[in-house]
Amino acid sequence: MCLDCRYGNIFKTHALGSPMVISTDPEVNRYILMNEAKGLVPGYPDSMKNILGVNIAEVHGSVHKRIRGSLLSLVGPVALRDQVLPKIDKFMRSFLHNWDGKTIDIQQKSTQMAFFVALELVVENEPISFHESFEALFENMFTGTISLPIKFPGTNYYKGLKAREKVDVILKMLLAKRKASSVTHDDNLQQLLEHDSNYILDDEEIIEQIITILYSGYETVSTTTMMVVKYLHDHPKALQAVRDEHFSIKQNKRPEELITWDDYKKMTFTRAVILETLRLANVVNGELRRTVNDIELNGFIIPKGWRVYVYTRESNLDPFVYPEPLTFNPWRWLEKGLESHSYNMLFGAGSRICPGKEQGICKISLFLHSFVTNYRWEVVEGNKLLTFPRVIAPKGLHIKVTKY
Ligand code: HEM
Repeated sequence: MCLDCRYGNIFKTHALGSPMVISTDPEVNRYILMNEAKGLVPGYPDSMKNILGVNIAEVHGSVHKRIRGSLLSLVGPVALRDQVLPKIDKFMRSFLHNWDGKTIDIQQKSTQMAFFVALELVVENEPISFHESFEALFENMFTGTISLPIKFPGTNYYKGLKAREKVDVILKMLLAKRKASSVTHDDNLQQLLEHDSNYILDDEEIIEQIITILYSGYETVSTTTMMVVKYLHDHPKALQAVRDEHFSIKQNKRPEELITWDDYKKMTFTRAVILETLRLANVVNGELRRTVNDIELNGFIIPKGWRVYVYTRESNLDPFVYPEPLTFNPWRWLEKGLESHSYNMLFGAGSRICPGKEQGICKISLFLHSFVTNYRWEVVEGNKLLTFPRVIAPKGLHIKVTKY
């Protein structure tokens, strides 16, 4: 990457087809995320835009408010508390029920978990064949969004565009089936189709919402789950503390009794482990914005049409906020105020702050509830793990699972 000028923690370069300013300064980063109204709108790459369509990142102002409001009513904390949480627990119990004695690739399992649980919440009770064919298409779509936008048969981008066309066909058929039926469902699609809901969306917007939900909670939840499993394996004291927390919740319940909101709220150390994992193994290195008019930032003018990369990875390792920043220390998050510290932008900030934060943390927590109370595990030798620029185990992360 060519850096042709540099002012402290702000650099200028050229990337994704336009001049780009990169900021690693937490104050400036927060300012950018808090000030979309000044003309700093999301500026994600063309491959993402072209495959995902007119999704939430592509709308601003009042349209963004309406689309975000609708999303929050589906994936936000109130829906989680009142409707979604027991469904997640039910899913995790069944997903994890027969792992005893197996060597599994936890990267692959976490990916399936994140996708299937999200799909079940969006459209319940569809046959397994539907889930599997949708999963394959979705994987192509996802890979296309993080590829160079070269539209040529055989490229990942091309496959992503084709997969998106097929996903559209499937979702349109599903919508037509639901509209023609009098059976009601307890899922996101039913809520999106209800005309007495606060947010009336047309069919195109409903399809975008479904894709947004599936896409946003995919790599974020799956990779974090994989990394939590890895960190807990490597830190037995933390694993013991997580186990104690989950057994103390479990011992007060009958085996078939599902986790409640109150139980989930007691999982404070588990939450700390998830936040510490996100801090050290960043699934999201930062946010991309583009200027829709000239903007003054830290005394400099950024012209209209430039991109701005809010690079938050560095502030996650700030030794003043996180002493011994490279050490995995979940206990630090039990300190009051750290989660709400202004330098903590693990879930973004401002009007785009992640609406699925609580749902994402809950999915990982309930996965762990079933996992640590039923199994112990050993990481098989020889797995390679990369944490930059993406968190990925290129050949999988294999673990040997036995009954606890
Ligand atoms: C560990 C889990 C997760 C992490 C680390 C995470 C992180 C983030 C971050 C950093 C942003 C800000 C993006 C920006 O400002 O451009 C964001 C936005 C978003 N997230 Fe999440 N996320 C997670 C889980 C989820 C889940 C489970 C869902 C949905 C069920 C979700 C839905 C969204 C949506 C729709 C946005 C866009 C909001 C907007 O533009 O108004 N996320 N997330």
